[in-house]
Amino acid sequence: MRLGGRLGGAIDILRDIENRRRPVADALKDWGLAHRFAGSGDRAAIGNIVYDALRMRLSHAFLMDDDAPTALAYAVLIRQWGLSPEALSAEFADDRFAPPLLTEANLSALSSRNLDDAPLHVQGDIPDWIQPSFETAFGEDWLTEAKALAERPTLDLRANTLKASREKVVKALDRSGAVPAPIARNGVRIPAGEGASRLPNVTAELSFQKGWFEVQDEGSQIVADLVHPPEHAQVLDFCAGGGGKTLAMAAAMNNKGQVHAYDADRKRLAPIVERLRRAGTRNVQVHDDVRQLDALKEKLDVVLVDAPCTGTGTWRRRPDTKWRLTSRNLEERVAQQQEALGEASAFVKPGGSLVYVTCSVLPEENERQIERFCGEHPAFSAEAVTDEWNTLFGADTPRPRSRDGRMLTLTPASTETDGFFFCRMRRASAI
Ligand SMILES: C[S@@+](CC[C@H](N)C(=O)[O-])C[C@H]1O[C@@H](n2cnc3c(N)ncnc32)[C@H](O)[C@@H]1O
Repeated sequence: MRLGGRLGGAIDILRDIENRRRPVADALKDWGLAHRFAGSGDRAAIGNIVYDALRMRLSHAFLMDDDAPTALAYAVLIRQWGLSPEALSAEFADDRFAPPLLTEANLSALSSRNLDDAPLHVQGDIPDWIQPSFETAFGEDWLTEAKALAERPTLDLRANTLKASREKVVKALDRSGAVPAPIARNGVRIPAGEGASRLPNVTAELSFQKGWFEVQDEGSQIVADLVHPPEHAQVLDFCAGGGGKTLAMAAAMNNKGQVHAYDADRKRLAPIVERLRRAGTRNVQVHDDVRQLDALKEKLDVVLVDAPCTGTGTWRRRPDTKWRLTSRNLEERVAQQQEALGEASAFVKPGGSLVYVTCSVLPEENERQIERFCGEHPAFSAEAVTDEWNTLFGADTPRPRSRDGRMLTLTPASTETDGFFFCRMRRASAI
């Protein structure tokens, strides 16, 4: 396909997402099924246009004075891919699959408008109602943080040290441009690429089938690493989901001790079994019924609550969720987080620790939850993790955001990762 056909395909998909309010991955998949002639390069280019358009939807619409899918998709090629309107007109002149050219109104807006004149939430490409939360979270840096959440993400992997070293994984994937990740000890990073460039399908690699690595954002690896249970510890991953952090902790414990993986949703938990097998993990017990945990009450050294959240920290990867999020969703997640924290805390032994993690950057889901939980449970108090950070990652690595060294927020702007929150609370020892 030529660029015109790819742009047309991206516009159709953006329209589908807008009209039917459906997840971007579903819309892309359906388009692929209905256009089987499109090659993998075409699909990658179309996917890039769609994702880039959604990441910067508000600023594109402002500069085009138009929020229709055609204007957004053109804005990607002009603002993000560096093509000029004139070059696009010339390219599309003899391409019968190309979409209509930009209107005079679009062209005139593009040449006369300046993003500095736009409202701040438009400059940062975030929903207006969420701006106050960003201001609270990041102070005067909030716009920089919001803009970084609208960039393309890297593809991050975690070398599974039960089967391969990071060096071995980097070597196996050197054709893909893999390099050691900047912070996480076992992280491997494949750069985001520009324009139509396609990220490699790493899960098709033999080294993946052999269990040498997992696909996991570096931020997720860092927070799993910061849990840092001693090798022989008894750990509960209370919101284990598909097991991303369970696998990382189990490998860090060198297949020793015991990680109990539980999730209230059996369907989310199901993939963990195959992932544990591929990774060669032998220190994990999977529980799909909360009653199976009864015997563990007040017994565990470490309990991790990787809580359900709005996912604002993952907006680079799932930009469609940025525009679907409502204040009601946020309230629902906050209530679920309180419930999960309360339930999980019952398993922490005196002197043990309760670790709270989200992939959100909003204070309502992070600092406020810790303050509230510790207020209601005076036996628990947040601990500083600065020394642990230095020991694990070195003192000269990029720093997460933190006001007190106890509650950490990783962000694309500060640590070049997805947004993640981490806090460890220690339960007082019995007297
Ligand atoms: C952020 S996801 C977990 C991701 C996973 N830890 C990983 O690293 O791949 C949050 C999970 O919490 C689960 N969950 C929500 N409320 C829960 C509760 N009260 N008890 C246990 N699990 C819960 C959800 O089903 C969801 O799978």
